[in-house]
Amino acid sequence: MGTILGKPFAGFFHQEEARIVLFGLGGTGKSSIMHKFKTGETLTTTMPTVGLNVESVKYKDSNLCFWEMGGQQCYMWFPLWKHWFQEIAGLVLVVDSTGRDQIEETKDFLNVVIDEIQGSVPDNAPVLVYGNKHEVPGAMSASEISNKLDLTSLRKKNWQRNWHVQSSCAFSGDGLHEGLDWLLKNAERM
Ligand SMILES: Nc1nc2c(ncn2[C@@H]2O[C@H](COP(=O)(O)OP(=O)(O)OP(=O)(O)O)[C@@H](O)[C@H]2O)c(=O)[nH]1
Ligand SMILES: [Mg+2]
Repeated sequence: MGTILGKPFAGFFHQEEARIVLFGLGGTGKSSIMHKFKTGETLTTTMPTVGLNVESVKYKDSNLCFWEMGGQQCYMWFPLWKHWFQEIAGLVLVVDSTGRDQIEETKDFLNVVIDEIQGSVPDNAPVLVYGNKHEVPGAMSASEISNKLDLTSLRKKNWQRNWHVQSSCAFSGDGLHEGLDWLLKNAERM
């Protein structure tokens, strides 16, 4: 039996890696965040992800497998979402903190994802929100993102999950470890 999250983990005993799904609108920084975790380097040349982008990452004592759901034309893959989100240790929504004009669309997208994966994802799977591109002047704070996504009302809406909004920068790595540490700590409680 493999170990993930640094110890035997009953919920995913048949998996060798803990799967974490990253989702969000196109261009929010999902690939850049994954690359930073994988290599420690800044991703300098970016291309929109088509479909899925999968990366194995050793993080502290944990073997993780990041699954990025490409944000552009993602509805094309709608029939597969339920499968992608199965047997996950946690979810990561990546938001562009500079995109005030996109936050309503992000909220709608989040609600569509939630409705679609309801029942496929363990009720207590934690959800981390990266408020990425935080270093840009005028970027939204974590609490502004939380309010605008109306995360409190999602908690009431049969979505009894643990949420945490973490400001981040995929270039410097600022906030990335703090966010992932929170996610893994809460995944261990599942
Ligand atoms: N300023 C700033 N730009 C960033 C940051 N992270 C990513 N970017 C830039 O945002 C753009 C999109 O980054 P990607 O990592 O490709 O975004 P993505 O979410 O994977 O996009 P899709 O694959 O299309 O869904 C690129 O130009 C990145 O350099 C960040 O923390 N700060
Ligand atoms: Mg991408």
